[in-house]
Amino acid sequence: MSDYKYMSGFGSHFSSEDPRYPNALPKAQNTPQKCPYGLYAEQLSGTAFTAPRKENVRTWFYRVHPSAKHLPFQPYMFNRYLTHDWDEQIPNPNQMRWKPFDIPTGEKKNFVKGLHTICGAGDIRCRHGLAIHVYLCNESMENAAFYNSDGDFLIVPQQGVLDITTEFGKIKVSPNEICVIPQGVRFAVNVSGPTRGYILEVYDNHFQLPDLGPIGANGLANPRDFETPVAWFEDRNVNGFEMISKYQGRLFVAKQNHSPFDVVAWHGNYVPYKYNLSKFMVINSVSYDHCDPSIFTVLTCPSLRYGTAIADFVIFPPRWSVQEHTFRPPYYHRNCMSEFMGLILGKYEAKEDGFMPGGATLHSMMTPHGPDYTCFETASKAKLAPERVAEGTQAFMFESSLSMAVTQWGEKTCQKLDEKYYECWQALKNNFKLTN
Ligand SMILES: O=C(O)Cc1cc(O)ccc1O
Ligand SMILES: [Fe+2]
Repeated sequence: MSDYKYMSGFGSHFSSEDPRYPNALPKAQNTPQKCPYGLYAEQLSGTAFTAPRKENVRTWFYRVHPSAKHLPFQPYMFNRYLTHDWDEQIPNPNQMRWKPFDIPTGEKKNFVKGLHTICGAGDIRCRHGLAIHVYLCNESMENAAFYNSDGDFLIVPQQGVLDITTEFGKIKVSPNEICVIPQGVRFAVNVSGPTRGYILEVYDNHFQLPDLGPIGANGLANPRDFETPVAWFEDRNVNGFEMISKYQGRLFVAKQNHSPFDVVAWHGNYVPYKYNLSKFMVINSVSYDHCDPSIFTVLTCPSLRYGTAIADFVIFPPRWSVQEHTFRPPYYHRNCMSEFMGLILGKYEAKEDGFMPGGATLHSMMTPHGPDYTCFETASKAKLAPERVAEGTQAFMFESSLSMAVTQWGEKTCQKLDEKYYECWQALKNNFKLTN
């Protein structure tokens, strides 16, 4: 359990002061001539100044140094596998499955050095698209911080706890929890041991809770279960603190002589947050048939096309399965969306073999997929009774309306692509009978 304190809510307007410095937030205005305790006021905008009020997000920081105090950015040369070049490989429409990605053992790598892009689509400069990365690391970031100028990160830890210091305060995120670090927010990741997880990066928009329609006012991921850190700061001079920025898909580093985690107080509605996936209120069919997996949407990044996401973050949580006269596992299908899946814990119901925690699958646009032979045979003969499914497991999907390309690292360099994946469907029999 985490020892850090959080504030509960999603989309709320929060105010927080480091308790060591009461009244650090200016009263009744944002930019007083002199801020309390001699702090600097700085705004972080997450939407255009002119965005409609219901979407408008920004935060006011009251900090020891303004962020502008740094030396010029230079290219950062310590990561070869973070990319937004979607033309590295020729397109590959095959069903793809990756064995668990290797966490470095001998070599020391921190979160930033350990970022590897698997697939993505879109144009980073036009702020349209997404990228899917894995982080594979074993070392904390020392006197270094990172921010993404290109979009938001939704981070899904699979192995190892992420102890994240942000400008807003500290967040601890364990496997089966997720966190969102919005565009521009500076953070540093501490780890203890081998650490692995997945990242969904979106360029277009911030993540939102899905509309609930006839479900009503409650359910799925409830707003009160999202947690935002409380203000924490350090006033620390550091010779050569590294501020690393992902900007237009490339990494740059600027040196500065102070810790950027020097925000004594802040207020606003543009914030990082975490969410424990075990709090998801699962809604599903209690009569017959298999619901589409959108019923398990935790967060969505909408596109301009109504109801169609740049990316949805969907989970497959432990639940009761009760449908009558129904083939209960996922159906066979072809989708006009791309489906990237990862596994945090246990096994995934449609494929008990081969898809392992820390691995992944990609079923691209219109690529047919569904239950493997064993799953089909078992589930079509099973005696149907109320049953717990997915107990002790957690699979998830990043589902996108964009057609994603796999990177060279994803298809070749990582050497984790399972060439035999297609075999899991080959034993499916012709069960056709002339009479029923
Ligand atoms: O392909 C998958 O395993 C994900 C998925 C799950 C489900 O229950 C229905 C459709 C679907 O794409
Ligand atoms: Fe699917």
